[in-house]
Amino acid sequence: MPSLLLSSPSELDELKKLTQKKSKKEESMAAELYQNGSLEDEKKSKKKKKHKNLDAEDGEIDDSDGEGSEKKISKKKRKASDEEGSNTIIDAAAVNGTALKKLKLKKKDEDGEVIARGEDEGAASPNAVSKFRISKVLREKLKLKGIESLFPIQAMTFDSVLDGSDLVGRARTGQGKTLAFVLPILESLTNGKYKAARKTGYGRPPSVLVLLPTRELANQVYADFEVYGGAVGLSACCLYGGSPYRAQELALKRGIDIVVGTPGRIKDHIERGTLDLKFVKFRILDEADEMLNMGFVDDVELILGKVEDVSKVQTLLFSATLPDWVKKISARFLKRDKKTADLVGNEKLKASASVRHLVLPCTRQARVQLIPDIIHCYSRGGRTIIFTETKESASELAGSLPGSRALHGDIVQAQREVILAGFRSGRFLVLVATNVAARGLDIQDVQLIIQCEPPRDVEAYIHRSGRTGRAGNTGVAILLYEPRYSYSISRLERESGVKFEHISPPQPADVAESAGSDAAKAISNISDSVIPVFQSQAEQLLSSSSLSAVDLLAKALAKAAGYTDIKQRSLLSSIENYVTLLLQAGKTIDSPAFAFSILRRVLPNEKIGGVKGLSLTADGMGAVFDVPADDVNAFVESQENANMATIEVLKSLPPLQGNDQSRGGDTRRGRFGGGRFSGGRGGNGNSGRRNGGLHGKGNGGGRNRFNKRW
Ligand SMILES: Nc1ncnc2c1ncn2[C@@H]1O[C@H](COP(=O)(O)OP(=O)(O)OP(=O)(O)O)[C@@H](O)[C@H]1O
Repeated sequence: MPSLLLSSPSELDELKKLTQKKSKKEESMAAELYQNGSLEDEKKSKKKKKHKNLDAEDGEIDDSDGEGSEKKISKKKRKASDEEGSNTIIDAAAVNGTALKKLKLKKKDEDGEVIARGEDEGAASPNAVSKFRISKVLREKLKLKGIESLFPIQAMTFDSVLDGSDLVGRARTGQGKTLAFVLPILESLTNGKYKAARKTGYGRPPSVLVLLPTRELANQVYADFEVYGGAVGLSACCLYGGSPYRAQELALKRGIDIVVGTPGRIKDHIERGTLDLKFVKFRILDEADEMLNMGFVDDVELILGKVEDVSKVQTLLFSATLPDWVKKISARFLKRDKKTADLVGNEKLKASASVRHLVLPCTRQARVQLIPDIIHCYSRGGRTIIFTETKESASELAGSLPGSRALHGDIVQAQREVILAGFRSGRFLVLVATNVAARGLDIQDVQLIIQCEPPRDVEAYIHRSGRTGRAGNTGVAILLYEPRYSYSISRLERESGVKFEHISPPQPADVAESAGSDAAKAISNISDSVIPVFQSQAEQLLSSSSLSAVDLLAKALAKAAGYTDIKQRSLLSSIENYVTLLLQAGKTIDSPAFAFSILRRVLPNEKIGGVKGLSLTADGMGAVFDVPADDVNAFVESQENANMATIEVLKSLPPLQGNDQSRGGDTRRGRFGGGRFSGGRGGNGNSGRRNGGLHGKGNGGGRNRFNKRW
């Protein structure tokens, strides 16, 4: 059971409604004073908290205890708990225990108690930052970043983490899981439970350890700790491979509060004796499923085991994907009374709900021509990330897409950082990456994700597509697939709960529409000062050309948009200079052989030889196939000699037999096989290749296995 079923982009609103309902019901609860951001009453309120029980509508949440004590849970919740130890599931209705009290406090204090100016409007929201035990300095930092309310996963987990629980948190991509651990950890260290116990002074060992799977993500999370931790006087450092040891060692020697990093380098520091994890109070596995994957789990286990007393450490696991095997393996690191906040749960849709998920047939050979047009039509002028399966194809593709850069594991670290910084700053708008960029990266204005082939596991799909549509924004994710491997789309659809929209490749009209309007805008923005300089050339062009002024302007727009020629494109494979035709015979066409026999009656053999990818329509009344653009007229005109048969150019693809994704599984693997799409050589190698992964649960392998590929 998910603790909260939220799937629409308006998840926040949903949560608000729920918590508002609760506010009324629980208005009479004892107020917990928490004034003006200080936690001076923390101890007192903790005592009161010991008696706090929130009666949730669908279950009783006992939020009363700190570490180790038993939880009271309803039968329903108990059943779920029993499967994984005495685990408490945090319910949406339990969100904001503190917030509710703060609301009450606000009423009491209307006559003069200090409430920071500007927080009043925010206070209208049940998840307003001001309603949580977040100190003033952090509230101000958050406000500077435009954050006035907590997102659902943050609101649901804040009290539990601050009050000392181990926790597993899952929310879809882009929903703020990073701050869900950053904020309560900082409060806990500076105002809460660990304030007195944490080490301070020169040479202090870290109190917080955050493990992440990639260097880029480690840097990003480190940046958050630097900003927010810096505000409350805590220092952070980032330890990852590919960068010099010296600066890292110096930072550790001086003493540090928060260590963020990747397992390999952290293990190195432990072995060199430069990192002491004995006194860690918080251990966090971000992208927990990846961290517990085969490639990392041994290192992770070794690193987490370096704490002196596990009973005194809080362990937090977060990810947008938590397959069942993770729950089992993570039990090794979590206390039995851990809490779980799962905003995905058993909901069908596991991927981001604010992303449009599209699929498009495209042979490998057609990619390079197709991708620029996809970007024109779908990126809305924002950033695009293209995912390839291998480092080689990332470099190759970036080499053929002007204005793009590649990011993968073979690029030296310093260069990787320059590339990512350039993409973040908008110096270039297209990044071609391997899975190094699949998880966690939060980059503004990424409007479009293109995946060059179906990833080997559903988690990769969820994380890659989740690089767009973040923090309440929308985005588009387009998955390209070899026509002959359409069955892998069905698998992803089933496992991710996404209902893919099947689209046709952008055609000249689509390209003209988007590229042309961009070019028109660009032209309108050009200063009038250019007119006198170019006027005589323009007049000369107009007088010497047989074209009208509008036609010439159209050509100028095309040139400005980077087009000198627009080719037609197959709807079946996206190959350029192929056109997709529909043959109908006024009766059922029940086999490709029958379709070919009709064509043979009216066309010479050399034309028939050019037919590719012949497929029957789902209604059984037609056959679609590609022919070279130069042969289109011959095919269309041939129908004059064909008794009852018609041949027409298709604008969009009708449903095809065996291609119904919703039914799951393409039974006609051979349809595009037999070399019909000779250009589709090599394919994606994904044919039916379930990853089998570690732990036998399709987790997508791990660093050891895939490091070479990324
Ligand atoms: N309460 C908030 N209000 C507004 N924006 C927020 C809030 N919390 C986080 N954000 C922003 O939301 C974006 C996504 O956050 P974050 O990267 O933590 O998501 P995530 O859930 O960890 O995603 P992923 O699963 O992809 O790692 C960030 O830009 C972050 O600054």
